[in-house]
Amino acid sequence: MIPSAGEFMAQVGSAIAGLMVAYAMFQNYFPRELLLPIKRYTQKVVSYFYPYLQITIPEYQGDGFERSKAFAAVERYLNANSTKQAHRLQANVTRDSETIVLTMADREEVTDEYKGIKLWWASSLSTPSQQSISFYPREDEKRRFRLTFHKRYRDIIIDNYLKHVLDEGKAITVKQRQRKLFTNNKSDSWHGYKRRMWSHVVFEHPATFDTLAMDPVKKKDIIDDLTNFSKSKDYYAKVGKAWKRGYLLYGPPGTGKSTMIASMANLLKYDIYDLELTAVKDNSELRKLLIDTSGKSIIVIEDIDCSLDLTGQREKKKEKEDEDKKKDEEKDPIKEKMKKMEENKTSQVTLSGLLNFIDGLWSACGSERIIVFTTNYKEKLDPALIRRGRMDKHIELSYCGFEAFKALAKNYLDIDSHDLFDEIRGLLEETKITPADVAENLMPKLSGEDEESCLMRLIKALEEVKEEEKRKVEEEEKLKAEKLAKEEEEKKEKEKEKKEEEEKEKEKEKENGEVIKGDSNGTLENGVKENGVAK
Ligand SMILES: Nc1ncnc2c1ncn2[C@@H]1O[C@H](COP(=O)(O)OP(=O)(O)OP(=O)(O)O)[C@@H](O)[C@H]1O
Ligand SMILES: [Mg+2]
Repeated sequence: MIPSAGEFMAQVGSAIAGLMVAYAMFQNYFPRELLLPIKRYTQKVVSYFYPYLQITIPEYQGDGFERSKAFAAVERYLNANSTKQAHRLQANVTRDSETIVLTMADREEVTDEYKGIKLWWASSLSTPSQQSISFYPREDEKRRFRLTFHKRYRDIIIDNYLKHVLDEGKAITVKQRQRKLFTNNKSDSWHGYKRRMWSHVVFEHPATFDTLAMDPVKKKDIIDDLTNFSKSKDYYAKVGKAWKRGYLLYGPPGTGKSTMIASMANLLKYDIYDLELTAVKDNSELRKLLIDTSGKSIIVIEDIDCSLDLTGQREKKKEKEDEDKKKDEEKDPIKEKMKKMEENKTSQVTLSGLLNFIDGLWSACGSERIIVFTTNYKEKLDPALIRRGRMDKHIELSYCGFEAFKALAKNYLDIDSHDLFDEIRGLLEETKITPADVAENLMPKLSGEDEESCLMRLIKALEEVKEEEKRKVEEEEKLKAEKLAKEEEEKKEKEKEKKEEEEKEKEKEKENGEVIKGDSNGTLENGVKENGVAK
């Protein structure tokens, strides 16, 4: 069998290595003065016959247990670019995912070309010379990739080609990796040998922007914004900004805020860190948690208005409540103690702590991150939190409009139009219904249920909502009228009471006036009498 170019070179290489050993023995017995010129000469001869350089990339480096990132990147790169040439392939399951990666089998060789330069990649496997028992499979088999190229291209290969391979490999890894959904652990479990700040599960949410129902113009704007962000590494570096972007999603419950976050992650292929602020004790814990997040991720804080006292109004309300409570607690030491215990339990993360991470000096730790806050009540949030730079884009997710309905109908029933659409359009304009409710009604409940009955169910639901809203409005008006009538009555009552009071006052005054008058006469009479008696 004719050996391939790489095999041939490997054979030449090992022959030269043999010669070197012989030479090492030989130089022990040879006069030192003659060694130097011979050495120079041999090197020239060797490089004349073997003008190639070899670079090896082992799977594990040094004593580290971690698989070399360079090896993984090369593996992915070769898998994508060159495995078509290989005759023997090997299937590997990556450690943190369940995807199968095909790589060339051991001692297989492929060629690659870079700017017209031909290169050879070979994979090799070395088994240990002596038998050993080991927990780690890697100790038994040491895999490596070997790159061979003409030494004339040394600079371009080392400076450019290797970087290109690593970058491409990393990009492929990101594209293929299984994405994760993280959630923060309580700080009690941060210590010990199993310490972990974040726990994760595989992120498999099926929502995408295609299935998200909202105004198409608005949707396109968001998609453009996101893709532009993910490609703007150089731009952010140029303008001196940390590579991150903040989104605020607000709107009533069931309008698709969480669904949008999942769609964002699926669009950009990012991980999600779902940060539960109430489980974070204080600002320093928050900082540690956020530093521990990786790049290419979305950090989510849902229902920010409920998680913390980050809202202006609440702060004031709380102060007032505290004042009231203080008065009671001064008298009751047990209550005071209970309150202290309660305080220790709840989160002490402050607005400034959060802002410092989003926008302060700490924000530059890690890059390519999106921070998303969601809330049902935007107006409740402190303006400092949502100013541009912190929350760069504010997205309102609202009740279902006709465009959103059309997207849902396409998604759930696979229809673009129907005779009932006009009726639905009219009803949607008059009612406030969430996309979640529309989706629920559109979903076929029985197998084989046709679109018409689904649409009819939606119409019925919409009419019910309309009726309900009408009833509510009427009830509110009735209550208002009752309240007004009551107020009017009370007013009248008060006026009546006031009048009666005034009349009573007047009568009293009148009586008093007569008494005073009578009294003065009496005294006078008495005085006369007394005087008379005295006289
Ligand atoms: N715009 C939408 N497009 C498609 N589906 C939607 C949309 N809005 C809601 N849904 C559906 O309704 C359900 C609830 O939506 P979601 O959890 O995203 O609401 P939310 O705005 O996060 O609500 P909350 O404020 O209560 O957290 C989802 O399962 C989703 O299928
Ligand atoms: Mg939600």
